[in-house]
Amino acid sequence: MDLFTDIRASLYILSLLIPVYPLLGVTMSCLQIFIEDAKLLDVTSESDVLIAVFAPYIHSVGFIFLLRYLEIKYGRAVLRKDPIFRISPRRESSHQHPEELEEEDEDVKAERAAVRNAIAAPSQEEKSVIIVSNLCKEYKIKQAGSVFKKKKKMATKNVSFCVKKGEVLGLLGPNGAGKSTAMKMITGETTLTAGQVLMKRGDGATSHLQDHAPPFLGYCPQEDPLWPDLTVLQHLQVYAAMKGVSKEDTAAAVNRIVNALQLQGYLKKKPRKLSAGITRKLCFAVCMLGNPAVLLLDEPSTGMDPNGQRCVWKTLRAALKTKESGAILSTHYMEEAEAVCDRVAILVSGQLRCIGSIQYLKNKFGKSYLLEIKVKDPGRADLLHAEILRIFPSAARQERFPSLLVYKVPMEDALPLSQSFSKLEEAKRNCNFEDYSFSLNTLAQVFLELSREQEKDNFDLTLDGAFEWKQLQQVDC
Ligand SMILES: Nc1ncnc2c1ncn2[C@@H]1O[C@H](COP(=O)(O)OP(=O)(O)OP(=O)(O)O)[C@@H](O)[C@H]1O
Repeated sequence: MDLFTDIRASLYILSLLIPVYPLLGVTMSCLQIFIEDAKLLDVTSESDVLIAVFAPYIHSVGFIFLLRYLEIKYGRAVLRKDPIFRISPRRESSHQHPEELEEEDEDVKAERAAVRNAIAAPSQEEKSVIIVSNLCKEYKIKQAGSVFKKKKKMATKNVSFCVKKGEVLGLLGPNGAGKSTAMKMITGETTLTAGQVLMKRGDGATSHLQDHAPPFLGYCPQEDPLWPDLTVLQHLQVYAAMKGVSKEDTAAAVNRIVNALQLQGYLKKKPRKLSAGITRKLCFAVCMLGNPAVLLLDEPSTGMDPNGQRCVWKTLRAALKTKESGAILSTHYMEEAEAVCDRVAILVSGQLRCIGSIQYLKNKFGKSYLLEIKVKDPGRADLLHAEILRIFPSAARQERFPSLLVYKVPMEDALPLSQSFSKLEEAKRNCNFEDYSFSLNTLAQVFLELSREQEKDNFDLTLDGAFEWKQLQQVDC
């Protein structure tokens, strides 16, 4: 009995600290009041029940003061709007009207301003087929070394751009830069964490993303959206029907795209019998059916041979001739970007790093020449390296493969060009290398340069303990 009384006393003391105890206390006390041998146990009284009932009120006052004290001490904002339930405003809403990021390039800022104008002034909006404003996507990913802890990752950060009628906007960026995520948000396949997407419908009206499955949209996703049991021809017929092509027009529409992409020999085949390149051609073909006003192409020509790629480029450019539609093309092929795109946007670590015409980007980042040397005898590469440094003292080695050396040569080091070429010819004779090219910065160089920023970001994350990643060895002279 003594032991029981001691436990009860301890529980009472605990009840001052544990908010769930009063409920338990009331139950126990009621039990003890109403059971027959309550007197025998001699452990409860009505006053105990009263204390148990009022304890929550005492708790709430105590805890409110404690919470206030902790908020003041640790600097968290005191929630004035909701002091009782203390539900924070949704975190996403902080992205709804994000500020410009501090270190954005001029062209990115200008594009952001153009997007703001296009949304604010309907006459400007008319000229665009796609307007993407402050697109944000946040994923929660498992933190390394913890089963429960999740880490937030921004796949796209405040990305804004617009695509004008008749324009192909190239979306470039290293793997994981956020291109597919951006595409998926534009189509509505992935929900937006924040931002806004407006698209021009075929009938001239502007549609919000919420109006899903629009026939005015031609989307070629990275993963092939094909049925294993339908033939190529059946795919084209089904998609034509889905895109609203009338029965009478279907044959002509299918014929046109089949001829343009040289798919005649594959019409009766099922996807599993097709090569990767032909499968991608079919995906591109179904996306082009029905003359969509908005084209979203996520690496459409991956795996195609050069002839197939050219067919895709020609078909795409022909579709935009009327200047009523526009396209976003995500690609890893610089040649494709140069051949098809009117402007290029480069994403790095989810952020729009630069946007403009290819020539603009080359001029912007092209403060140097690119020297590529094909080496005959890899054993003499060090000798050759010393010779290159003698000719161009500020040259920086970018990449080193057994038979290829790549250098970035600052412009001032290489002028006049006539002298540079004669020195290179002399080095070619002395060091016996096979061939060389000396050119202005290419789009590939611009791309590689910007990709290094993402490698650095990933490296920083590794230091943070989040990712396993090995930094590529960067060789500088
Ligand atoms: N469902 C998901 N859950 C968590 N993280 C994701 C998810 N989808 C994408 N990510 C992350 O978002 C980032 C952007 O991925 P995304 O696929 O958009 O890149 P990408 O530029 O299209 O790459 P690639 O060129 O390889 O196609 C990556 O770091 C990726 O790991």
